Amino acid sequence: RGPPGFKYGIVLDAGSSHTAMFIYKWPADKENDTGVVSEHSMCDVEGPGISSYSSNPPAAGKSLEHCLNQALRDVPKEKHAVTPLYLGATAGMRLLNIANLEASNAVLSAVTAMLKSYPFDFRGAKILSGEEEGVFGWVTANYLLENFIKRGWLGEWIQPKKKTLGAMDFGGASTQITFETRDTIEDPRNEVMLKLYGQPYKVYTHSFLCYGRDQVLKRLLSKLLQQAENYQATVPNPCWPTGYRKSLSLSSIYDSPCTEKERPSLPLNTFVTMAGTGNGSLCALHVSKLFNFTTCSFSRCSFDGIFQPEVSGNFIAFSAFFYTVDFIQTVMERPVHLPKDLKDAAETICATSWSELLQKAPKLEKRLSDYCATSMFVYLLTTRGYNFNNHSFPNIAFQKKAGETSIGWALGYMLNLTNMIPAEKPASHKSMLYNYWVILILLFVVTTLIALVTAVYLLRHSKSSAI
Ligand SMILES: Nc1ccn([C@@H]2O[C@H](COP(=O)(O)OP(=O)(O)O)[C@@H](O)[C@H]2O)c(=O)n1
Ligand SMILES: [Ca+2]
Repeated sequence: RGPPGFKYGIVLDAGSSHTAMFIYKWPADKENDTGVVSEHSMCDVEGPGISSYSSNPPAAGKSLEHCLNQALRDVPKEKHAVTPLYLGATAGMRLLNIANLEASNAVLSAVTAMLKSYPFDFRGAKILSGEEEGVFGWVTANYLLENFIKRGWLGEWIQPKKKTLGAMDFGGASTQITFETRDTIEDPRNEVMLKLYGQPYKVYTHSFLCYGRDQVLKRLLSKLLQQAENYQATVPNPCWPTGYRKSLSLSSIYDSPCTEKERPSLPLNTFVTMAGTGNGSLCALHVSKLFNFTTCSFSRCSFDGIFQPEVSGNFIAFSAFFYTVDFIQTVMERPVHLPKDLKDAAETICATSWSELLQKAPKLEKRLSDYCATSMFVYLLTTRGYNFNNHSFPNIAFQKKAGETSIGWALGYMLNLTNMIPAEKPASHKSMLYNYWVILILLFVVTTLIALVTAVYLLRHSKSSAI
């Protein structure tokens, strides 16, 4: 028999804005270790997220073909049949499920049919709950950083004294915050008790639907339109840079359950023109209207009446949190340490004209006009929403990867469904044996050394006494 080799697993992350396929790999003989699963390869699906195919579901299935064909090449042929394949859809499909249940089922059936036609071990396509999305992101980050359990150098299991890392995910249609806490979780809907490797964890999690980047932008446009009296005239947008103007159809703003209650009584094929005025403080005012900071029936809340204990420990902020802060750091060349840095950077972006922004980052044209609003939103969400302050804000690492592996819910989802994270501490028979061998060898070496030293000493002693 040859060496045990590798095992593989595939997860399709069907996000609201796009689908990504991740292929994971791990040594077959180390299933229950931590940090051993890594990203073997990935693939970005061309086109929008699967929820955008509501009027043509088969096309959602078709869109996955290119990446699935890549998976056929990336996973060794003899492993295809034993490679689990999952598809998890997030807030885009959660919204479609609310807006049009039939369309959402049709899209899920179409992707299921496509995935079934491949030789992998297909184990289902489903919509994750916001809670699952938050918790699996937290599991991924802490698994990769080996915060749950670790093998010592003798092969024994060590429960690290390290604290776990909180996780913040900013998607296109929802945003999640998840962290371990010792405080009472006043709303049971936000509490998840986990037992991983024999260790219990009390985790707080909440997913805010309609607080993902793209839905926030739609909600903001809707708020600005509410202000405007006349749709025929150009509507000012303080969150867009000066020199930027665009004509928008009402349908592009009001096609979502996140804005439908604010829908004006005009036909959805009406077009309005908006022009940027690049006014940071006015933009902040409008963005802050997207949150409800006043009502709370618990001892404390983040916003919208949602309970949240005080944030504690270090955090990792990935997906659009990372993209936003990365833009501030690399394009605007500004550091982000304190909340004030983020606020100042957002204001600077808002005050930068369209031509100047284009000059700085021509490749990012598609999203360039939205960084002012997005940065302002991230500032308000983290400070007034989640209540990070000067002391706790620097504990947030804005990062999209740990080593070579992307941070997101996908890995944690697969680890859970393949039972790779046991509830109990794994038995360490093999490693104990290994342990004893090391001790025995050490004893042998030490005894030999002592014997040698004594022999040399005695020899010298007898020589010197002979003279
Ligand atoms: N380079 C990039 C890539 C994605 N993004 C945004 O990141 C978000 C990713 O959301 P997603 O597709 O995972 O959506 P969810 O289903 O997780 O809510 C979208 O708003 C993208 O536009 C970005 O800001 N910069
Ligand atoms: Ca996502």
